[in-house]
Amino acid sequence: MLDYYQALHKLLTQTIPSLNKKRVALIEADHLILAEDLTVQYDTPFFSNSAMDGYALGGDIDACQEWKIIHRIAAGDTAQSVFLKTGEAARIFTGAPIPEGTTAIIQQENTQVNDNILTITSVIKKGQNIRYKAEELKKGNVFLSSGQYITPAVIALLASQGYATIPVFKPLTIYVFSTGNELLNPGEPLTAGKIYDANRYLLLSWLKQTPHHIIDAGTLPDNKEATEQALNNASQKADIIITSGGVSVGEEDHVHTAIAKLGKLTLWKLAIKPGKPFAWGEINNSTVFMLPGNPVSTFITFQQLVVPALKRLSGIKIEQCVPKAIMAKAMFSTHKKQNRKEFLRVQLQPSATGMDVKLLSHQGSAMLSTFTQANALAEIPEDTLVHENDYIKVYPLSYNFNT
Ligand SMILES: Nc1nc2c(c(=O)[nH]1)N[C@H]1C(S)=C(S)[C@@H](COP(=O)(O)OP(=O)(O)OC[C@H]3O[C@@H](n4cnc5c(N)ncnc54)[C@H](O)[C@@H]3O)O[C@H]1N2
Ligand code: MOO
Repeated sequence: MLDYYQALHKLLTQTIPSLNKKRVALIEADHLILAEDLTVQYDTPFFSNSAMDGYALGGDIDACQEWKIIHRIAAGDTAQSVFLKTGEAARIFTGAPIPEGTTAIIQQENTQVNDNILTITSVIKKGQNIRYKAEELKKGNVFLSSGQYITPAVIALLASQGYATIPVFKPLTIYVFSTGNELLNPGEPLTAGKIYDANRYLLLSWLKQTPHHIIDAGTLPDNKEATEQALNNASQKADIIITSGGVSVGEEDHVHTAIAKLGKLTLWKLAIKPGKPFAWGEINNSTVFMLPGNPVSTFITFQQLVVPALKRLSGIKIEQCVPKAIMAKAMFSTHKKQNRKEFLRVQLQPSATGMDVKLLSHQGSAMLSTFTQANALAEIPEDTLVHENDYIKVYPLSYNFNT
């Protein structure tokens, strides 16, 4: 059985995005993925300007004790016809273009003005409070590369560069199935032997945070022919199919066997707890992620494996797809070594020295309620005991695709 890291590496390197592009208005681009490298259209700053409300001082500033104020320049003005010589100053405001000949800007709190003559009450250095043309971005350089996830910060930067529309990857179509004769939808009366479907609701609500087209494909019965037919039909339209349940070894588990028969089963079973029967494959041109049915196994394999792979398939750069972990101090110890890498639901709490990790009770793989108190998953390596105060690897839970 593959280890978690081997499986993650395989998923990230072998799920090759094959994406179409489209142009969208900048304001519609949040959560999408940039589809081309973009270059700086305008030097930033576009013109040298003042970082403070104050006075622009001309020429040799060390040679003067006082300056004559000869101009006034506000943001939005041009300073084209203005030139400052030694001993001359201009009243200037934050963001206003500096006149030629400016050596430094003195902020107004450090000045005195009498009869249009300026004296300063602090030391001043050459270049102080000047934001120089192109000091941040130079025209023609690539400033955002293809595969960049578009956050509000990226939108602001694109707006500042005058981009009204941008090239993005087209969203994917994702089908979500549950499997199992025991499943009912909330709202239906609960009867003997049945349970309510939790996994499809988990996956649908989580996937809604992405820009993709999400199709609620309903529940598959524990039936070989019906499973094969539904997966085959879905693969005609879906880029990605996600199922939960029916991937273990029982004779009612038909999902991975259907994929192996009709397509290709690339991976089945990992040395992780929970989530061991996780499977990944393809049918026609659809990538299929098959999650184990226990709700906690569904959650953990989705967060730790499918979200990274989905990011990659969405076109995000590989290094931005790897789940982020921090090291934090365990406030608990474990007493039994596991032969699989274990993911435990924990609470990360700030402490004087960093972050502490508190273990939550009720860790069974059917025990969904623990997730509402958990804000992270702790990774316990195989054949390892955790002792109190050990530093362990912890993955903060996140429901969006940006982190
Ligand atoms: N003989 C063995 N039995 C099992 C093994 C094994 O290795 N040998 N593995 C166990 C592990 S680990 C897991 S995890 C489960 C996974 O099994 P399946 O993926 O086949 O899932 P199901 O059998 O269909 O369901 C398991 C469990 O989860 C409940 N379930 C399923 N779907 C949903 C849903 N949408 N919402 C809420 N709950 C769901 C289902 O009723 C079962 O209780 O197999 C172990 N068995
Ligand atoms: O994935 Mo299973 O029991 O390891 O929950």
